[in-house]
Amino acid sequence: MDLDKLKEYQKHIRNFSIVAHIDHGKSTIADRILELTDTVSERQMKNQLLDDMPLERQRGITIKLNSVEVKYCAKDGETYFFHLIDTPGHVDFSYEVSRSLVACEGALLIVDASQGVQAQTLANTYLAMDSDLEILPVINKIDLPSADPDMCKDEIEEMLGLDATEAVEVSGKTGKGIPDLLERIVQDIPAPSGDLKAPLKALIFDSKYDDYRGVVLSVRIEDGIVKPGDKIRIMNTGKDFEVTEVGVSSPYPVKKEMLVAGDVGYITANIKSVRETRVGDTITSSCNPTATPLPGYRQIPPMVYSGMYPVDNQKYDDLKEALQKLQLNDAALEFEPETSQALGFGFRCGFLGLLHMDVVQERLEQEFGMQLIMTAPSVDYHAIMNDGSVKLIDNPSDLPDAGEYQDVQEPFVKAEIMVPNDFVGAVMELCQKKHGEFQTMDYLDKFRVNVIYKMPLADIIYDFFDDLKSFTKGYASLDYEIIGYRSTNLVKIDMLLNHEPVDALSFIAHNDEAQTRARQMTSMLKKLIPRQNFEVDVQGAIGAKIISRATIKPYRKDVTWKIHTGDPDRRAKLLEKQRKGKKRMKAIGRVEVPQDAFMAVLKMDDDDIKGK
Ligand SMILES: Nc1nc2c(ncn2[C@@H]2O[C@H](COP(=O)(O)OP(=O)(O)OP(=O)(O)O)[C@@H](O)[C@H]2O)c(=O)[nH]1
Repeated sequence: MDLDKLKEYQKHIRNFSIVAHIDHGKSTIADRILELTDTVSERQMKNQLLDDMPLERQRGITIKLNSVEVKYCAKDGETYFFHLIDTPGHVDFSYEVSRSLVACEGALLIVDASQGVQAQTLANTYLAMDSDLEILPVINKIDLPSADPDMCKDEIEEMLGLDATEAVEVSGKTGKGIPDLLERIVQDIPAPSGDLKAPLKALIFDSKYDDYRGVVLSVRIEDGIVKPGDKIRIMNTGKDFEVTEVGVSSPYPVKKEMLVAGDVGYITANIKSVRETRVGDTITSSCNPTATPLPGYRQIPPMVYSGMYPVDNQKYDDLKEALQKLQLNDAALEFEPETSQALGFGFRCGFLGLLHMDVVQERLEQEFGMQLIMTAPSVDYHAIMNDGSVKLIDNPSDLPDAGEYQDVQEPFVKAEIMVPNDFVGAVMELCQKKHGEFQTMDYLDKFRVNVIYKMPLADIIYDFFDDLKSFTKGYASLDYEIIGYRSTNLVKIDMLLNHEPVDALSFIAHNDEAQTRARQMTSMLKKLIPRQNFEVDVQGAIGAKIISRATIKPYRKDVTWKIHTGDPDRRAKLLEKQRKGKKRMKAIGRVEVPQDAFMAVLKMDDDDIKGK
């Protein structure tokens, strides 16, 4: 092995992430870079190429970080190896961003020229600064008539404290400015330093499960070299494996002879069990291990919890395996077994937000073929028990009976909302409605204001984001952080079907709204639960006190009544459709309850807003 050659190669590596506020154009710029460097052929090129997960393509958003190697022949005549990591913009996935930043020396900070600096631009810049990255500001969408690159530069300087005089102006859509951007990446982003002769030290920053190759680890090599045949050790578990393949994504897997200090690529090593590695772990050489592992990642605590149950109780083990495999690729997902009287055996899962929860549910259904019933999401409450101890309540049905605890507290956040002047009134109205307490309001420039509220996390999580968008015609952006727990006079409301409490339908609400919400929930359940062939009583209760009630009249639905007897095909199809629809139902006692009913708590909030 020629060390000088490897050192020369190392000098030609540029590792960088692309970060931005949601929709400012990261994936589009990544596409243009792939195109201009002939990384993908014209035939292979499709929009947002790095968003390769079916769900990302359906939703048009980036969910997962994605790394790719790009070879760029620069004006100085040398070939450079870019390891580019595209990251998600949505606040729920900022954990993906922070993970990818640790693998890089630089970050392209993309700012939409017509929108300027937004909440996630700020949040992501701080993450990049925390990782000591060289930040290269890039102003995108300069083709738009409303683009104002000078305003953007001022904002970048004033709000982010970065020098924007040299910011690159580009259009991801037309490709204008992208050649300059490539040159600037070579000049401004430092090459990695790392000791090629030291023992192997590599950080696992992502991983996924592949049916054929086992676990595929995305790694950043800090020191040393790794190649097929090497014996490696996962430092945190102490397990040893033999490397079967190393390579890079380009964006399709391309095998390499070796990965060296400074490289970003993948390793496979016949790792079959998903329990054997974790994102954030350090890999070293089994024969010549390094003394200390890399710092790894801080585990981010979930913000929302929901119960996840297989529709078919026999599928519990399949769900467990699917969750384990998914967790490999989604380190922020947490789960533990849970039993519900109503729904049977399932899992209590923790998510970073509702979008994250949706994504996990859809991935389990699409990628693992699971059929699931999810309960309404809940935040993590604190019950202060009579003896002073604190009980964590991530499932409303676990809240003890009144009398056993002194107080229930809920998580509060500091919410920062950036909004044009004209919408300040609308934002305040919305925040007030969501139990917000006004803190301060700072003028960012002549046109925009940063409004700060303290409010319950539960109110932010459910549908605040969508409401904020509709109240401000999409102009507001939001960032929030948890600041602690507070007492807010909360009570648990149980829902009863035929006088039996259904644990999976319990929810926690503010006392002053309890009655209204119980009534709404009761009428919602009346609407959602199909008529059965016997009468069903629906009731809402606080402890033994019934606060709302409704009755579902008996009725036997015959889906085939419209069809003449001579049309057996159509009849069979309709019956099949009815049977499929039923799959997403759970029999509780004798009552068939559809998935929608378990999410009705969320819908209640929607109606609340619409009915205002
Ligand atoms: N006019 C114009 N539109 C652009 C440009 N770049 C991106 N867009 C559009 O902006 C939208 C968002 O682009 P994406 O590349 O998906 O943005 P993103 O930042 O990757 O989004 P997330 O990953 O979901 O945060 C898409 O509809 C793009 O077509 C540009 O330079 N000009």
